[in-house]
Amino acid sequence: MPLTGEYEPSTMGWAREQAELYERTDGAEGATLRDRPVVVMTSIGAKSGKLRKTPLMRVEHDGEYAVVASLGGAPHHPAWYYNLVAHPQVELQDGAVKRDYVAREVTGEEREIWWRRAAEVWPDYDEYQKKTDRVIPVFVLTPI
Ligand SMILES: C[C@H](OP(=O)(O)OC[C@@H](O)[C@@H](O)[C@@H](O)Cn1c2nc(=O)[nH]c(=O)c-2cc2ccc(O)cc21)C(=O)N[C@@H](CCC(=O)N[C@@H](CCC(=O)O)C(=O)O)C(=O)O
Repeated sequence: MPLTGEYEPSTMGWAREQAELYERTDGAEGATLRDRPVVVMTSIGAKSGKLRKTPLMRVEHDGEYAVVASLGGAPHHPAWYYNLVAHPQVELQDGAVKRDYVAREVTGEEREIWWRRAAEVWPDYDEYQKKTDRVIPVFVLTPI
């Protein structure tokens, strides 16, 4: 059941433009970042209750996806982290396919396994983790 609600664009211009281009072209355009694959996640705002759309690196394994709340190694989590904690049901668009998922934050060995998969897609994640004391959260999205 697709998420419903009022879309509130991101305040990060380049990410907003990529999310909107991706969605408008069914993933035919805006589907990469430096030639690496991107997906678009829709979450429900923890405070606003509005729909938020967030381009993220595509980390997929056996039908599940990981999303990494790296924010380039900033000292704080991205806002969408709090959306997933408050409302774990999200939508993920991968190319032209949009499906519903439930997000759960992973830790320990499971986080390690997914972190390695993510760093294979986007090696900069390892650099981001070196830049900050916070443990960069990883969520696994399981189809529902
Ligand atoms: C810019 C900010 O968005 P953010 O949720 O902090 O996310 C920041 C970034 O992570 C986001 O822009 C990502 O898309 C950046 N980004 C990646 N960001 C990542 O963290 N990881 C990635 O792998 C990643 C890949 C990526 C690929 C392409 C691309 O274009 C961007 C990419 C924003 O829009 N803030 C809003 C609020 C957003 C929000 O969700 N608010 C919640 C409240 C949240 C709370 O409780 O604090 C609400 O609506 O209720 C604002 O300032 O008004």
